Amino acid sequence: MSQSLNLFISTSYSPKLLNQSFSKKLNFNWNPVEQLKTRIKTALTIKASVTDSNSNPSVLTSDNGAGGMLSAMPQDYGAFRGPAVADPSAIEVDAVTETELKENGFRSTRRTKLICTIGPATCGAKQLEALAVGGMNVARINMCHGTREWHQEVIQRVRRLNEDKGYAVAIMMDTEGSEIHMGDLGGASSAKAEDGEVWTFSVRAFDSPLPERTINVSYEGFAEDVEVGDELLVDGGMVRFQVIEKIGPDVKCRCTDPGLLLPRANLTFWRDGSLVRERNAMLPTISSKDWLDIDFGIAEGVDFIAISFVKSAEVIKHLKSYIKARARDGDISVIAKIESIDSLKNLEEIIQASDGAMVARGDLGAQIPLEQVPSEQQRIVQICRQLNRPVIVASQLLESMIEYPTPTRAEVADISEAVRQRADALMLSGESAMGQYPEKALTVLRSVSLRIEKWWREEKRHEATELPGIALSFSDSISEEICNSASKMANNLRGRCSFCLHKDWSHGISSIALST
Ligand SMILES: Nc1ncnc2c1ncn2[C@@H]1O[C@H](COP(=O)(O)OP(=O)(O)OP(=O)(O)O)[C@@H](O)[C@H]1O
Ligand SMILES: CC(=O)C(=O)O
Ligand SMILES: [K+]
Ligand SMILES: [Mg+2]
Repeated sequence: MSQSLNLFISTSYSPKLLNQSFSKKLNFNWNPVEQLKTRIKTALTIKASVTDSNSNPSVLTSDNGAGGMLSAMPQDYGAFRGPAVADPSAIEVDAVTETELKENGFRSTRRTKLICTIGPATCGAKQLEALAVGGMNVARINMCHGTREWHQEVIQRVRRLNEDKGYAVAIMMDTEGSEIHMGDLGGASSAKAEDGEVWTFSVRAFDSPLPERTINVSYEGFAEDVEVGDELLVDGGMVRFQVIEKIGPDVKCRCTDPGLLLPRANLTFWRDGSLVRERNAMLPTISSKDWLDIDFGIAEGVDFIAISFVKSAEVIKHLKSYIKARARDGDISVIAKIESIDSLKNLEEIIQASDGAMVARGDLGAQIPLEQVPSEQQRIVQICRQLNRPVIVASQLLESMIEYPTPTRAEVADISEAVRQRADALMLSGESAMGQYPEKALTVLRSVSLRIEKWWREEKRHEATELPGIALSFSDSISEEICNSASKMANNLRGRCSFCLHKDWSHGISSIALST
C-alpha cells in the first residue's frame, strides 16, 4: 500500500549553507540528498535509499531499518559524515572507505570521522600509513610544537600516502594562539613535578639545558600579572602550583597537585577561585607567529585551519577573507576552537562565521569549572547541528591510552556519548602524538563509533529523536513540520516514508509517500 501526498512545498533552503568543501576534502561525494536529509530531519528510524535521474526528483525511502542504500541515521547530518552516494559504481572512494563498503555495505559505513594529532610517535611514513589504515580521516598538526620544516615533512608524507596508496587523509593545521604557555622544557619530552617541590616560572631566556626545576613562560607580563597566593594551573589543572614568591622576572611556585609537565603546556592563573584575565586577555587571538604559520598552511595547501582561543566572530571573518585573497583555490576551511570563556559568550556568531567548530575540552576545562564542560559540549554540538556546521569533540578521549594499551570504561563511555550527541568527528591529541599506543587508541575510537552508530541504526531505530528546528522561514517551517509528522507517522505505524524533492533542491519537497 502506498499513499502519496503531493505537497509541492517550496522552501528556501539554500545549498550554500552546505559544507561542500568538508565532504570534498574528506573525499566524500557531496550529494544534495545528504543535505536534504539534514533539511528534512528524518526521524531516527528512516533509512533512505536514493534514486536519481535527470528527469525524476530524488527520493529518500525509509524502510524502518530493513535495508536501503543510505542510512539516514542522525549521524549523517553533519558535513563530516559520508559517504552519501547514489550509485556505488559511479563514485570514487578512498581505500579505507572502499574496504568498509565491501565489508559492511552502505548502511554500515562509519559516519564519525577520526582526527589524529601527529607528533613524534606518529610522524614516520609507516606510522602515518598505519593510522590511515586504521581510519584516520584527518591528520592534525599543532603549531605549538615542532618547526615548520617538521610539519612540512608530515604534510608531504600524508600527501604521498594519499597519492600512492589511495587514502583520503585531510590535513588540519592548529594555531598556537597567544595564550600563556610554558616553553619547551629544554628538549625534554616531559618533566615530573612532585608534591611540595618549588619550581621557578620565568620569562628570562635560559641556555639549554634549563636549570633544574625551571620553566620558561611565553608571556612577557607574566611576573607582573601574577600575585603571591595565586594558583597556577598547568594544562587545565593536570598539575597545580601556588605562587609563593616573586623575584624580578622569576616566580617561585610550590607544587600542590603533582603530575607530568609536557612541553608548551598551557598556563592559567587563578585568584580567589576565579580565572585571572588581566593584560593577557588583551593578547590578539592570532599572534604574529600564528600569521606566519597561517601563511605556511596556505602555501602547503592544508585543508583546515583550526584557530585556537577564538574570542569573537570577527577574527574568523578576517581570517576567511585573508585566506580567500591568498589561497590558490580559496578552499581552506576555518575551524573555530571553542576553548575559552569568551568563545562561550559569543558561541552562535562564532560558529555561524566558521566552517566548523571544535570542542577543545582541554583548555576549556581550564577556564570553566570541569563539571560544566559536559553541558557546554552538548550545547556546542547542538548549536553546530542547528547551524549546519561540522563539530569535532577533542581532548582526553582516551588519555589513559597514552600509557596503557586498553582504555578505561569511563573513556569508552565518553566517546559513546560524543557519538550519541552526533558529533561529526572525534580527535586524538597526546594519544596519537606522543602516546605509546596510537594505533590501538584509533582502533578504540573506530570500534566504539561504529558500535554506537549501529546501536542507533538497529536497536534504537523505533525511537524518534527530537531534533532542533532549523527552518529559516515560515515556509521552511511548514516543510519541516510536515516531514517531522510524516516520519513520526512512519515510526508509529512501523511503515516506510518517502520524501520526494524537486530536482532543484532549493524548491524543497514535492511529495511524501507513506507505505506499510
Ligand atoms: N609536533 C609535535 N612535536 C612534539 N610533541 C608534540 C607534537 N604535537 C603534539 N605533541 C605532544 O603531544 C601532546 C598533546 O598534543 P596536543 O597537540 O593535543 O597539545 P595540546 O597542548 O593539548 O593542544 P593545544 O595546544 O591545541 O591546546 C603535547 O603536549 C606534546 O607533548
Ligand atoms: C585541542 C585543544 O586545543 C584543547 O583541548 O585545548
Ligand atoms: K594549538
Ligand atoms: Mg587548546
